[in-house]
Amino acid sequence: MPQRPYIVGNWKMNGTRAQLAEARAIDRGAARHSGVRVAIAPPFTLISTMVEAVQELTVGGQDCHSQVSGAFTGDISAMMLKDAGAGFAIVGHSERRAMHGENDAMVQDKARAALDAGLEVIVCVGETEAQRDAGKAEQVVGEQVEASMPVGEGFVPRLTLAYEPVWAIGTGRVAAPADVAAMHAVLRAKLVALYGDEGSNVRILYGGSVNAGNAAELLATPEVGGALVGGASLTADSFLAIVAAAAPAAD
Ligand SMILES: O=C[C@H](O)COP(=O)(O)O
Repeated sequence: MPQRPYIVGNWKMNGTRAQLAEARAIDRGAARHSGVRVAIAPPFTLISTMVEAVQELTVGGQDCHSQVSGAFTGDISAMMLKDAGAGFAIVGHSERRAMHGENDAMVQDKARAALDAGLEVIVCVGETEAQRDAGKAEQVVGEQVEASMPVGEGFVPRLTLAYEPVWAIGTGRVAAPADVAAMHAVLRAKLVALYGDEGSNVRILYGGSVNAGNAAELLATPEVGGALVGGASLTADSFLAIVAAAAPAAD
């Protein structure tokens, strides 16, 4: 059964309570596109208030710790996200990998923690520009998938994989649809190798400079089940244009 396209906004370290007006507007717009699943991952500080402010959107966290609780100053556990009303956690974003030293094993531990807490999880992978220039993009990303994705009974329905080439994030340099298609085909094969037939059901998102102008072409690319959107998710106008581009003709 084909899945609804999944459009996820990652607000990164942006947004105060004033920004909830945008979330409400996105929520109203999402209600007009029932054929698309729409989500936002705001900063931790906004999760519980956003959950109360919206009806259609799924609200999630941008990261979580691998432990449930303890002496981890500044960190947030998956259980805390769940308690705040979150429905999912993003783990392994390249900004976490690059700026917080997170490796594949840590990402997998975080993903397991999110699943254990009852959350869905979006695991991010992606190559750097140097790795792509060296012809190693598919190898690097394939290895990230094998080492970052958690494998276990009942996990698949709550797993999403996001392919975000690092060089396309926040740069305006979107990956060519043919390159996205090639990479997503590799990722699908990896998922089937990891999960068997169920691996065909894991949704794969593209992320990296998705905007209203390029969303339709990217979302029509084979094996692209949605988008993980940074900058263009911060305002209702730009984010809803992407949601509209994802909407099936019938919705
Ligand atoms: O999580 C989102 C990605 O990092 C993409 O960010 P961007 O849309 O601003 O390029």
